[in-house]
Amino acid sequence: MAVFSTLPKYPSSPLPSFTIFSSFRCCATTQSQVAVVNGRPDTKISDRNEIRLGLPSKGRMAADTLDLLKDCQLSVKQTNPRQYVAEIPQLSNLEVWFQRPKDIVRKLISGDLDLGIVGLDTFTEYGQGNEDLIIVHDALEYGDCRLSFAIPKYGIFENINSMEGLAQMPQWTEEKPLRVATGFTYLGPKFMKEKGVKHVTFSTADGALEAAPAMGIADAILDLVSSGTTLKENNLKEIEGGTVLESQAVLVATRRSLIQRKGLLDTTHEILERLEAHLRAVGQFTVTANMRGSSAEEVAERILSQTSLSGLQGPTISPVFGKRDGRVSADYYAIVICVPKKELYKSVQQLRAIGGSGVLISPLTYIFDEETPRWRELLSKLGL
Ligand SMILES: Nc1ncnc2c1ncn2[C@@H]1O[C@H](COP(=O)(O)OP(=O)(O)OP(=O)(O)O)[C@@H](O)[C@H]1O
Ligand SMILES: O=P(O)(O)OC[C@H]1O[C@H](OP(=O)(O)OP(=O)(O)O)[C@H](O)[C@@H]1O
Ligand SMILES: [Mg+2]
Repeated sequence: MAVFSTLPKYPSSPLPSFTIFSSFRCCATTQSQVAVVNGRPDTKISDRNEIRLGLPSKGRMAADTLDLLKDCQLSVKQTNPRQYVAEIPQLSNLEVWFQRPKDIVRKLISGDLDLGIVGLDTFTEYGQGNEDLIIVHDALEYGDCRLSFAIPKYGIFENINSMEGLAQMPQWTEEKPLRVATGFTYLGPKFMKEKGVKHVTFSTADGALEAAPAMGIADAILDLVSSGTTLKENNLKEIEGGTVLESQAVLVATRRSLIQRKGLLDTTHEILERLEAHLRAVGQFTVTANMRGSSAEEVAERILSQTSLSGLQGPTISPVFGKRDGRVSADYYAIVICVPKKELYKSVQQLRAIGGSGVLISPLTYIFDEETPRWRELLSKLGL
């Protein structure tokens, strides 16, 4: 018997769904929950001309989202922090609406937003497999965390280190099931079913779930983990096979809006291009150096013999002209390459080893490729 309840002393969940569900039948129940929570079951898009982008209004995703957009030259202009609507002057006909991440997903489903930026965890939990939802960019490189199952390090769990071990514990029976505290009431039961844990009950709360085992309210928790500090400080541990998903910020949209809303596809293309160009560039430096050589080809040979110096498509090499004995000649060549930040020092060493001097390092702002790979993917997902 899987039972949902709300943990005592905590505010109750906004979802009106925590009645008693029979063992793992919640998937069917949550389907109907979608209809209630997300509303508007019609498939026609709402009658408005503006494109709407939902951004997190609070929490740890809010500031990072605005920073990312700013770095892509898409600064959000908000006249007052308590105002929930704003604009991005570079994108005409677009309204930004600040919402709680879970509401962004709900409002995408209901058609009240067209695009949104949220964590993959929120998207998966509140999207509940809705086929109209599409991930446009799956790796915005912030908000990294994982949704993980955790149990106490002590007591009956001392020697349990895997989901398999947990599922086989004789303690869990119909009368005395494993009690899991989680805010992920869609993904939690789904995951436990997949892992073959038969007797489970779920309780929910809005935060500080890590306290539930020590308070005697739950045996285990399913929550977001980033550094692992909160688990450690509460004497809890993750176990093998216990990660439900790895999450980071994602750009999402609905199929319906992308196909039907005028101008949305072009706006999405522009946002995607800027995001991809910026995110590709942040991991790289531009390196310029001078190298003595007899020809551009000979310098290129030396550079391409080093694994860390091949650049994006290969080195750009130009002659550096000087005057010697009254004659203009090119004894030096200037080379320009892109180098991953992680490999910077190795690259400088390799450059020096092949005669490079005057090595200059500068940050890269954008790398626009011939084509945005995710744009191709999006078009193919839309059947266009
Ligand atoms: N510890 C963390 N480290 C990194 N990212 C996290 C962490 N916790 C959550 N996130 C990511 O940030 C998103 C927003 O989490 P956050 O706790 O800031 O807001 P919230 O859950 O909407 O608000 P609240 O916790 O107040 O209800 C999560 O959905 C997740 O993607
Ligand atoms: O692994 P860590 O780096 O310690 O982070 C994990 C904690 O961060 C989140 O909580 P948050 O800070 O959002 O507080 P909340 O419980 O009030 O939502 C999450 O729910 C964990 O409790
Ligand atoms: Mg939180």
